Amino acid sequence: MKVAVLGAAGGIGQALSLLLKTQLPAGSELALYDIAPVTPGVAKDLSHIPTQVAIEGYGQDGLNQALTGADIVLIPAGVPRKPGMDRADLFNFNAGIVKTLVEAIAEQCPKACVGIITNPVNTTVAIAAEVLKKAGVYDPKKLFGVTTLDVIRAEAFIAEAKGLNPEEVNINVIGGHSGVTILPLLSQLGLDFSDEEIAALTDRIQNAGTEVVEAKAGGGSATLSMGQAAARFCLSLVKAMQGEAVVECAYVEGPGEHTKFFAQPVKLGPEGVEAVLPYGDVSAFEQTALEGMMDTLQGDIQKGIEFAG
Ligand SMILES: NC(=O)c1ccc[n+]([C@@H]2O[C@H](COP(=O)([O-])OP(=O)(O)OC[C@H]3O[C@@H](n4cnc5c(N)ncnc54)[C@H](O)[C@@H]3O)[C@@H](O)[C@H]2O)c1
Ligand SMILES: O=C(O)C[C@H](O)C(=O)O
Repeated sequence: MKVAVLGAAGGIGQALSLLLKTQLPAGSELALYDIAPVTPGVAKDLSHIPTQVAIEGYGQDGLNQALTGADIVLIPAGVPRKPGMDRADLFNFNAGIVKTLVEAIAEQCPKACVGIITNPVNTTVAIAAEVLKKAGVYDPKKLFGVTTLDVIRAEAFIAEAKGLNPEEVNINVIGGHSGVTILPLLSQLGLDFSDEEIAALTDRIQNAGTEVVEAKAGGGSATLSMGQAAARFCLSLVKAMQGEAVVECAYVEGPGEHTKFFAQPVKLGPEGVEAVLPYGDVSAFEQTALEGMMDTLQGDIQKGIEFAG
């Protein structure tokens, strides 16, 4: 199993690479690529951790080498938000970065599973799909927007509110990855919430990214929790590729019941998406929120299609 991380020297990239170096199965390979000159040094640093995961760092000219033979490619390359910005404000910086990196994936490892972390995820996944389509190698089963951070935040906040063990909370978070497009299905948990609690928890989960951006006060956005979220997603994918049935929520091209790309539970398998699963019953509050997100999500997706089309 070879995993490539593009943007590996950044805040997310370094945390993610550390977790993968220590948690990928023995015999795996980890390829770190970033345009930052420090990248080979990050790989050297991690190589001193005694695990059976081989690690190699690639600078500016090493993208093709990093991608050769990759089974999974994770992309946290790009610019993070500062206070006052929306994720959509990152489009002008990050759309071109994702397009260039996915063009290289289409050439070097067209059969790899690709997890897009770079914001705005609602749009960058659509860009990636168009690029792969143009190259004639698009397989919707292998392209994911990584929305696992919304899931782990929901687990943390619900456990905190209800005095539960966060490791025992499992929740579907559906839609997309920005503001109103993030919808945690709290009604499915069988927990006793008041209407006020539901509204407050939903709002906190939807705006948790902004909570971190403001707390970091210009120093970036979530990196450590995102590293953990991306590692969880990647390790689930690795398990699934090795034959174990695993379900994670992710932003994928599914049956198109709502929008072309939509986050919902996905059964992962050896080829990536094995089945996009129904997200189950929703409450009246959630149904209203679902309907309310559609224009935003649709607009975000269209922007990506037009950019890369
Ligand atoms: N999906 C999510 O839930 C989620 C969560 C947090 C952050 N993000 C997004 O992830 C991205 C990265 O965030 P970060 O905090 O790690 O930022 P960062 O600035 O710490 O790191 C980004 C890295 O990308 C590298 N980079 C830039 N252009 C590149 C290119 N063309 N090829 C390879 N590497 C390149 C930079 O050199 C840098 O090392 C941002 O767009 C952020 O909004 C997404
Ligand atoms: O909020 C951001 O800009 C980063 C990320 O999407 C997050 O949810 O933390």
